[in-house]
Amino acid sequence: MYAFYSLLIYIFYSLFRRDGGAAAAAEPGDPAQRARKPRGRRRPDLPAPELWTELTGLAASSEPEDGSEGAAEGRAAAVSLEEALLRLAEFLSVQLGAEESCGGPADLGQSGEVPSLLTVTSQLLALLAWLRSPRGRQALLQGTQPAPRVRPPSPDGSTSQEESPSHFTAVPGEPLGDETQGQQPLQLEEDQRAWQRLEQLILGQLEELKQQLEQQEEELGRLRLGVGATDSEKRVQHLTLENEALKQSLSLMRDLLLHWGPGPPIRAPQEEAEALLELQGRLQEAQDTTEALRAQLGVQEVQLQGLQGALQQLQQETEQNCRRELQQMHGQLAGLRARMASLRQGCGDLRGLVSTFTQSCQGSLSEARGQVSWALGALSSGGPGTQLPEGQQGPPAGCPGRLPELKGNIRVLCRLRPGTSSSLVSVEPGPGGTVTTCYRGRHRRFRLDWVFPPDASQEEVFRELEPAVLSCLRGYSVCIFTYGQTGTGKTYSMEGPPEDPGIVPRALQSLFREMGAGRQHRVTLSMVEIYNEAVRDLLAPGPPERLAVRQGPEGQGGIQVAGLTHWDVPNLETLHQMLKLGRSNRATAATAMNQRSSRSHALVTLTLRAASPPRAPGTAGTLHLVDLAGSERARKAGAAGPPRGDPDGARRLREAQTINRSLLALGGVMAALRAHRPHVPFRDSQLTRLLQPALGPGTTAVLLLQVGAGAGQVCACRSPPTRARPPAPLARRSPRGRRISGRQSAPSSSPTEWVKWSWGQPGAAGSRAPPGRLLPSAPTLRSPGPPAPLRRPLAVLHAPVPTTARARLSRPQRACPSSPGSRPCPWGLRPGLCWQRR
Ligand SMILES: Nc1ncnc2c1ncn2[C@@H]1O[C@H](COP(=O)(O)OP(=O)(O)OP(=O)(O)O)[C@@H](O)[C@H]1O
Repeated sequence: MYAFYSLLIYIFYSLFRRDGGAAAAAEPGDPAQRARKPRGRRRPDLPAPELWTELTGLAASSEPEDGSEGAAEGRAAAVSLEEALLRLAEFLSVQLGAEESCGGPADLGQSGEVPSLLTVTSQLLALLAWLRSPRGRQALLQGTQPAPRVRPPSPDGSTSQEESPSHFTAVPGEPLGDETQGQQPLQLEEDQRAWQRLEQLILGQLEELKQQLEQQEEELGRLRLGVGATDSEKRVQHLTLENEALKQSLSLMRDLLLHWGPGPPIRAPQEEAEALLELQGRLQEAQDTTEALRAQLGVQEVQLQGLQGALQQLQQETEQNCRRELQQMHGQLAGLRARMASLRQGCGDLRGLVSTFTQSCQGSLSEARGQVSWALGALSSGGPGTQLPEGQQGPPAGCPGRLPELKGNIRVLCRLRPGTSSSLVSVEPGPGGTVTTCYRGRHRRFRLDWVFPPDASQEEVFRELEPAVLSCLRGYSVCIFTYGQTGTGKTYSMEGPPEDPGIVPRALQSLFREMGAGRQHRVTLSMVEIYNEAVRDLLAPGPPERLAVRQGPEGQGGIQVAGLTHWDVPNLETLHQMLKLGRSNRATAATAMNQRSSRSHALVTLTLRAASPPRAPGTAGTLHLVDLAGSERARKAGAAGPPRGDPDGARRLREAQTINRSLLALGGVMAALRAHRPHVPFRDSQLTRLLQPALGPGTTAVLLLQVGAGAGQVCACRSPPTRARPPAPLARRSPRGRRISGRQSAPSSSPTEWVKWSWGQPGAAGSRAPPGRLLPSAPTLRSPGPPAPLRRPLAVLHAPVPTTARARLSRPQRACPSSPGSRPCPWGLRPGLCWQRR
């Protein structure tokens, strides 16, 4: 723009002074030529040199010959005119050359010059129109200074306009000198032709510029469409520049109009007014576009603010989520650390237990060695009356002390029920006897601590157990329990009929006899049953309730049964009365295998606490007498496949499953004890949990295996086994029995196999009920009437009489439809339940 303005101003200045062209022509090769040479991009057809030549020629032709002042001014003006024309040529060539060479959209900075080109074009057109006008030609020919300020007024007040006519003689109608009158037409004609050529050149160039401007307009429109909303700011900037250019052009036009003095010609003002109107229209259009773009920009700014708000909200949510997850992770980490600390503590406890267990084993081992040496010394001395040195005193008379322990902590005895067929089971009775079984055609022989033949009496059985029973008086813990299939005589061996009492009555009698009249021990009795994995107190004063079995506090040892009553027993008679009462409360029922089948495990616990602690390891001995429920197959027990809707059959089935499960758990415990595994699964059943104190270290367990054989369970193989199969199952059940383990040659069998073997034994029910025949589920009573109420035990113990017993006995009798002959139920139980409790 500067070039254009400089050009215009100086063109007018030069033309009207008529001195710049001559000076410029005097130095044609200088700065313009030098400046034009390096412009390689200048188009060859650019009319700038020609225009220069024409302009300089025109100026030279009209330059006055005389006037040193004018020459000086011409030299000074020639430089400015040359620079102006050069900048104009460069401007046009650069703009046009760049657009042509690139062929693509120019950047916005360059496109911002397009309005300047248009302005240049319009102004050049206006200049040409003025030059072609008579006034312009007259001004050119006369060389009149258009603006008084170009030449300041003279000191006498005359204007330059008054003086100017004397400088030029080209005003038509004025008289000329003689010498110049002949040359004036020729000069005018030459000037006219030069101007015509100049006009043609300029018009051609302007036409070309017009076309290029139109192309730029199209390109600009395309760019405006292509830029889109995202470049709105740039477009606004572009339009602002365009507006500024138009404003400058407009102000320049106004200045020119004012500058060109009085009374513009009729035609030029109209054109200028049209151009002005056009420019104003374009300006208005640009302003409208600017406003529209600003409105659009405002909308976009609003959208941008919304997006920024959403982004900020999203960032906040993400931050909150991260913090929440971080807190959760911290919580989990803290939990893991706490768990790790707990595990470390548990690991430390386990290490302590292992250490304690090791020390205990070592102590037991040393104690066993001492007892072995004592026993050997006693045997070699020739009798119990031999006096031993102090500190090696043996057990008192009738108390064999640790002899049972020497025989093994877990001893397995076997008793065959009468009626056992020799064709089914072969037996080698006596100590270290064997029992050969046949199950599904497979023979197995088991070697046991003692095998009682079918004709063995109750006295013989108890005689073998008596040392273990009496060791309780020295503070040892002894557990005697019977195991076997239902109906094989477990209850018979434990309880026995009154005329031939079993182990329990004999043990109690032996204990009380041993204690003597002095009663140096305090006897405490408790009795529980485990029915369907529910522990119930058989001697509870109130109604039997399910008791909770839990681990006792550390240091107080063992298992604790919450709410279990412990009765002090003053004498044997009271003890028998209480046992009778407890047995009467035990759950029994009739099955296909046993008319009076025990449906629960009964545990009788006697605690013998010495008044003055002897030299025994413990201060209190414990005797556990356990009558296990019989293992049975549901099918054989009549519990499998009960008719639909038969509650008794379903109950039998559930009882059988629970019994078998608990017996299986007992087998697992025994196997773990035998294998000295670090973990013994005492918690697998309530039975093993209750027996845990009786099976732990330092205890003696005696297992009386009851075996029966009936005709209903015929073994396919009747011939005796040619090769003795090792008695694995039972041998496994005597894990710490030295005698048994020393002779064990049977392949190992799992506890499950042991139970299977027991199931496969010939049952005793065949003698009372045909095999496979389901007995009616009518309730059967073990005793003909209600048990006699306790006479004295509670009164002797200064304890309240159990209300349950009295309440049970005083219940009104109701008719029991299941009873034979619809007799009234003697216990007042509701129909269908009178069989469950006696
Ligand atoms: N050695 C034996 N001498 C005489 N009779 C016996 C002998 N063993 C068992 N009996 C008789 O066998 C029947 C069943 O005995 P018992 O009730 O003791 O079996 P059980 O194994 O306790 O059965 P359950 O597990 O179902 O309670 C009883 O009538 C009992 O008198």
